[in-house]
Order: sequence, then structure tokens, then C-alpha cells
Amino acid sequence: MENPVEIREVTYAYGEGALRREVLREVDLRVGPGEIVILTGPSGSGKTTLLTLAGALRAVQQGSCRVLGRELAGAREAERVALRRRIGFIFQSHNLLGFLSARQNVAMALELDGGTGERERLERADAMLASVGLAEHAGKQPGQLSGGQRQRVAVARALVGSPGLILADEPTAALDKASGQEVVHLLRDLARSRGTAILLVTHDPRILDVADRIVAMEDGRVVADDAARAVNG
Ligand SMILES: Nc1ncnc2c1ncn2[C@@H]1O[C@H](COP(=O)(O)OP(=O)(O)OP(=O)(O)O)[C@@H](O)[C@H]1O
Repeated sequence: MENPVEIREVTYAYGEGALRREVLREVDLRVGPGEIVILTGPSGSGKTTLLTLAGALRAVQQGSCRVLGRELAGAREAERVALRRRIGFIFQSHNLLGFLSARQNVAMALELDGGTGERERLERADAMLASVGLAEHAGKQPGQLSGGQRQRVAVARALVGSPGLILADEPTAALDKASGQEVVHLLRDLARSRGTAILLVTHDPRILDVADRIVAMEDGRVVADDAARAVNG
């Protein structure tokens, strides 16, 4: 089985000419099937840039970036858009729409798929919300939920379309310790039970235990790739 993420010798720079600044230098990164990889490192080390390349949110400049079997180097925008639909994204702030209920926010992720009627979308959203422990709250708007509950809705939204890969950027940054751990453990358990791979960027040392592997970046390079933690339960 092919690795969901296979990045080789990726170099990336912002700006041009005299303003050109390399923020990724010959980065290699692999996320295996069903694997949970945490990407960590100091602010500005290039973690988010790497995550957005893997998420087909920006164009690859140099090197090879294969995600869910597609080579993104040289890919057209339409190909990148198609790939993004097969990825579940979770961001630092939940990015839920405030005027929609939790159920509608989750169901919206299925609209892009086409082929699913509204009733089925809402049923799948309800089932997904139940699996993140929010069955009772499906009708509430984000403003009526706690921070941890909102991020659980974001987890449900990312998973409802059965993506091949989850990309998460600082998903616990806005949460206290207990809710942060609860959210990532839930994400890990759901992803494990479905065999979905996760690449998660975090500064948060309290959630490192969910990882199968921890990859550390510094100044645009991978400085450690700790496969020894693969035994983590
Ligand atoms: N759109 C942009 N234009 C120019 N420079 C950028 C842009 N986005 C990021 N950078 C710079 O690229 C470098 C890497 O940023 P990136 O966000 O990838 O790092 P990071 O490790 O995710 O940092 P943090 O942990 O603070 O989010 C930083 O020096 C940042 O200032």
C-alpha cells in the first residue's frame, strides 16, 4: 500500500529575487497508512508551510510531494482542488460557520461530494457527531458550545467524508489541557478505527503521546524523525 504522504527533497521559498527566503530545505517526510505523525519544532521552522504543501493548498516549487497517490509537483489547480476534497482539515480555530448548527456544519463537508441527498448528509452528520460524543448538541450553533465541543465538531466535519488523510494545524492551541487531550485522543481513536493517517502540527507537548512518530523541524529542515515511539499505545 502506498504511503498517504511521501515528500522528498522539497524546498520552498517565499518571495522572489532579493526578497527570496527559503523556509523549507530538502525536506523528506513520510506518513504511512494509518500512521499518526506529529510535526513539531520552533515557531517559524516551516511546519505550517509543509502542511499546506501536503494539503495541496499551495503549489510545490521543488522536489516531489505525493499525497494519496497523486504527485503535486506540477499539478494544476483543478487537480489540487480535487485532492483537497479527499483530505480532512482541522485548524487551530475550528472554522465553523456561526449561523449554522453543528449538524449543518458537519453535513456541509459532504455537499462538495455531490451524489448525496440532504437527508442522507444530515443523517451521516448526526452519526458522526454521536461518535464524537455530541449527539445531544447536534442542533446547537457553535456559539452555544464550549471550545472543546466546537473542536470536536471540527473533528466530526473532518472525518465525515471518510478522507484518506487528516491534516491538523495546532488543533489544541485554543483549548485547556484537559479538552486539548480529549480532542486529540478522540481524533486518534476515530482515525485508528478507520485506518486514516494523520499529520498534525503542534507546539503542544501535552499531546505528543498520541503520535506513532514525532518529526522535529528546525530552520526549514527535518532534524529528528523519531520512529522509536512507534510503540506508543
Ligand atoms: N505567506 C508568507 N509570506 C512570506 N513569508 C511567510 C509566509 N508564510 C510564512 N512565512 C514565513 O516562513 C517561515 C515559516 O513559516 P511557517 O508558518 O511555515 O512556520 P511554523 O513552523 O508553522 O511556525 P508557527 O509554529 O509559528 O506557526 C516563517 O519565517 C514565516 O515568517
